[in-house]
Amino acid sequence: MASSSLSSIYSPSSSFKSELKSLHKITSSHLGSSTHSPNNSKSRFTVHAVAREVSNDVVHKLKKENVGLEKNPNALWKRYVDWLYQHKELGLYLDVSRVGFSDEFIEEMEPRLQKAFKDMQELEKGAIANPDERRMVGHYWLRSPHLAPNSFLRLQIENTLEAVCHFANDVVSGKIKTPSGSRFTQILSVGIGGSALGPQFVAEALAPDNPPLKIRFIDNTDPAGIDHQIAQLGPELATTLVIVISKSGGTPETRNGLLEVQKAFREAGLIFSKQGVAITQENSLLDNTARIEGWLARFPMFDWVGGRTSEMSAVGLLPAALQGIDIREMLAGAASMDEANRTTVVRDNPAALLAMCWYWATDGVGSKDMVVLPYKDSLLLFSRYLQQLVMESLGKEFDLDGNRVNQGISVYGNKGSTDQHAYIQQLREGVHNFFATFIEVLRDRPPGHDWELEPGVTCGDYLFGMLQGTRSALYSNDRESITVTVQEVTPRSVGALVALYERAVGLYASLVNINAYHQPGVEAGKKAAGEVLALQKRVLQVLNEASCKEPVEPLTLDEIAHRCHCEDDIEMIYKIIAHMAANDRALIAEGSCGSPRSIKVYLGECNVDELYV
Ligand SMILES: O=P(O)(O)OC[C@H]1O[C@H](O)[C@H](O)[C@@H](O)[C@@H]1O
Repeated sequence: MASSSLSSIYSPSSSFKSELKSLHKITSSHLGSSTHSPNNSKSRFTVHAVAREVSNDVVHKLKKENVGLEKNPNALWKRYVDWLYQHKELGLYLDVSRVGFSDEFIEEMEPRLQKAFKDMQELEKGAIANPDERRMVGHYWLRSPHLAPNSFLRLQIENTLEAVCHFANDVVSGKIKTPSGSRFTQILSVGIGGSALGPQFVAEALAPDNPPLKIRFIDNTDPAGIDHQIAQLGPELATTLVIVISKSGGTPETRNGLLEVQKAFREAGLIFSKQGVAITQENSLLDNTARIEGWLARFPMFDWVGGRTSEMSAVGLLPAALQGIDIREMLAGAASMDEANRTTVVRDNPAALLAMCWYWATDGVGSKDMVVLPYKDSLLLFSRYLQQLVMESLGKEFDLDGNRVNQGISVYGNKGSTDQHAYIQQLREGVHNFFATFIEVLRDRPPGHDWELEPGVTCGDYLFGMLQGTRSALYSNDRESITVTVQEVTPRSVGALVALYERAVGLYASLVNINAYHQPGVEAGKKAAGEVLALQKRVLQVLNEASCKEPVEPLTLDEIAHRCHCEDDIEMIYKIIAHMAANDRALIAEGSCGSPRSIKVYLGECNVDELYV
């Protein structure tokens, strides 16, 4: 769609072009030598680091050359028309005209995007695209089972979808009832991360005003938050279907949520297993628990579907179907978008356009944040959903060659025009550390429901005007933006949006040479949490031993740390004791003597905390 006149607007001076070519030569020569010197890891590391610097340098140079963004209205209109991506069947448009990439950049990125397309083709054929966990990556097969690499996987996908639809229909129709013979009226989803964010986004986006079952979420191990959800259910706990979602089946927060809910069921005189559903990998701890306890239903998750890309698996489909959302439409929208993203013509590939824009805007190193601004209340949680999809996929310390790259793109945002009254001031005039992504929804209200709140103007016109005004105001101050437009928020358009961003993340990961499908950093946090709890047990033991002495033996923090053999953890020991004291915890363990006794814990010379033991 670009014409030669466009390249004249963006073509840098000829001297820069020759410089670009020499930079390119340096990159390719380095890359060439590095691939043939596997043993010489240091030089390989250095070479790659240099190559990455050089390629980023190319982006910087192109940007330096490309001072300021195009402001001529005619040229901008031409750029808009030339670059507008339209998926007619989905009614989805992608406008990248307000991102200032140049023709040279496009040229520079073409071979890299072609490689990304090849990586994606191999991934969809069943390659081990998650090398660190030696797994396939199969979320695209969930909406196109015929693409699965073998009939076993295809049948697993098809059978699970059938089982989800069948079960949801039986619950909604009342064929499956609660133990007391009533219909189920509520869903309580217990899960975290990818086992919550997709279902939460879709519920907010698509749940009807009066769904057959209303959903609420426990997505944290916060006792007060859990109490709040259970209190809000009240007597409706008796007609609540509890869906416990955990791919691994062992996530502590989810396990705690389950135990807390089961306690609430016991206290209400209800039988949890008759109202419990598990969605997890077969033979996981959760799956075996549900099987042994005879829960109402169990649905499988597959190791080749990541948590953050599981919305089109039972994780997202079952909660959505129970709310009366057309999940086959959601799958169809995703499949259509997937098909559109299989072209190797960059300009016709919306996911590739997004990935290319992200690379330009963030220099391929995450130098700017992605601000996500849906101008539609129902898409409020899209940015939270994208935070995990983008940041847990791209936020990686090492690339596939072992180079330390600390990659990623930070994502934040809520909705417009609301956010214009919060932080748009900084976006417009403050630190220039972001690019915006507007999500535009053309249909303001269902047909026949609109009215003019002033002559010729509706409420939706204001929303439209605010989006366009913000886009213009940012651009006039050289703030770049992307706009994704859908006709309305439907299962099909939501499925398409999910698929668009899943694919863009995958392509971008290829561009920056990282594994988008594992999450090693999360394990570190989980391990550290386990160590805190283990230390807490040791502190308890020491305090209880001291409390059994006559008279009670006062202890200093140093002594406690010494007796725990953890002198280096004195600060954590203080925090553990302070947290327990704040919760009036009688620090009692097995073998303690008599009723709770107070013990003085000296926090240094001057402070004294009275603790109950
Ligand atoms: O679904 P689960 O196995 O319980 O995992 C829930 C979440 O745990 C971790 O935070 C992972 O990094 C996420 O990708 C995952 O979605």
